Amino acid sequence: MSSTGHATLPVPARARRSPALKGRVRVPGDKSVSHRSLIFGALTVGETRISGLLEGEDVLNTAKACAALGADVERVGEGEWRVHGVGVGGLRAPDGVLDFGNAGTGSRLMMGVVAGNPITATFDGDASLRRRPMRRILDPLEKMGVAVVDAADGGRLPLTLKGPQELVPITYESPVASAQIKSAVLLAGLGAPGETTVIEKEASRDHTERMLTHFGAEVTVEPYGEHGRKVTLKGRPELKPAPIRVPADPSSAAFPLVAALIVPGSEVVIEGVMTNPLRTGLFITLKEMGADITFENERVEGGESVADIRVRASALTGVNVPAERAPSMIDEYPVLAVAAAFATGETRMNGLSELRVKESDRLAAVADGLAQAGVAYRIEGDDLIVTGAGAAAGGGTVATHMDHRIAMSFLVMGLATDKPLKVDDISFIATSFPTFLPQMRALGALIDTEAVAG
Ligand SMILES: O=C(O)C1=C[C@@H](OP(=O)(O)O)[C@@H](O)[C@H](O)C1
Ligand SMILES: C=C(OP(=O)(O)O)C(=O)O
Repeated sequence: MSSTGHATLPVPARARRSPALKGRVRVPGDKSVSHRSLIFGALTVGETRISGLLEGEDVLNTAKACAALGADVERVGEGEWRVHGVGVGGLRAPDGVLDFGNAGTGSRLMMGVVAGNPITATFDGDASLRRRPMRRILDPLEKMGVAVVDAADGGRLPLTLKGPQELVPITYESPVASAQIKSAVLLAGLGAPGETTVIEKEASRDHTERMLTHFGAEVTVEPYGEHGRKVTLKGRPELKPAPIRVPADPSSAAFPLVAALIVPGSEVVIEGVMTNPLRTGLFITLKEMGADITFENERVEGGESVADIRVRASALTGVNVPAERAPSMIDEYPVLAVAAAFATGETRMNGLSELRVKESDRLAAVADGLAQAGVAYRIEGDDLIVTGAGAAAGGGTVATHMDHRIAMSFLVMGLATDKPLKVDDISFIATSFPTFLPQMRALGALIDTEAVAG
């Protein structure tokens, strides 16, 4: 994929009603931890070894950006990477544009990284990323002294940042619960003297805080209000190389998990899935719906809790999903909507405004997909209400809008619809779950990519 979208034609696919899914699967490494492993590795002095890295396009673009900024990044085997860092404040100006493709996380975190260095860099991405809001990152970075040399309308990509000689540490209260905003400010804060603090009213995923500590920075985390946190980082640490083992991505595990729940007779085990409590909102919600999910062999790997998740096809009931749960399952709503369609009764998902600014407007994309599959739903403000009928007709074609999670969610749905369900383009699945098709097929999923046009 190039900075303007597809290098290749769209790849349509069709999912068909499948026999019971059976088997064990290990989905690829967590995307959030993978981006951060490369970034922190680049900010240490010495060599960081990473195993289980997600080799999806989003993360590969972060690897390229780290290399363009002076780190030595080398793939030494499947999921095995070595990063020789340049140290906090040691980045060099890149020769060309940093192209992050489809990745919000890669682009936004690297803006924070660049901010802490007196260099100028230009950030770009594909048509989806160019539509996404970047002001939420530029606002705090400008407060720290970063210059926005150039940007498209509304502070969007392509944009050029210049880091100051002397960054100002700030206390920033984030207007939205976003790990990307929090991480960008903390990464910038590495280059500032004194303490940089981020306050969030709802706790978002905490991989940056955990990994900062793992790499030797001083970070304190305090509760803030009922659901929030206050994170404080002491600037200008010397980060030390530390090995990273990336656990399997719960956001990718969500697809075989929901597939096994809705395809009658299924029983699947998903191995080594990260169960960090700030990522498990989907599992909690599905259990509330009556899903037969058990966590086996619970352990700690590389500083994160992980478990093998056993899931059996289940009769589901609609539930009310509280808005404050959103940060812990923000990427899982599309596939939860699929599970909700096969439940009995209404599932109400509250407070989904952030879904409108992901790779696509996910609220609109999910609604259109449900309509294509003959599922009843309504949108009230920022809430999505799906009326489950225990079954779905299928038969339509879902527009994926350059969004991997829309593509995977509706392919999962088609495994249990009465008629096949098509999606117009699966190429973006490679951004986060490049082995989705073979791994789903190995469990018995009937998904075809040929002869589906028209
Ligand atoms: O920090 C991260 O790794 C991520 C944070 C979330 O985005 P927001 O920070 O915009 O909520 C999430 O949607 C994204 O897939 C990964
Ligand atoms: C929102 C997502 O990622 P990003 O923001 O990194 O593009 C996602 O993976 O669902």
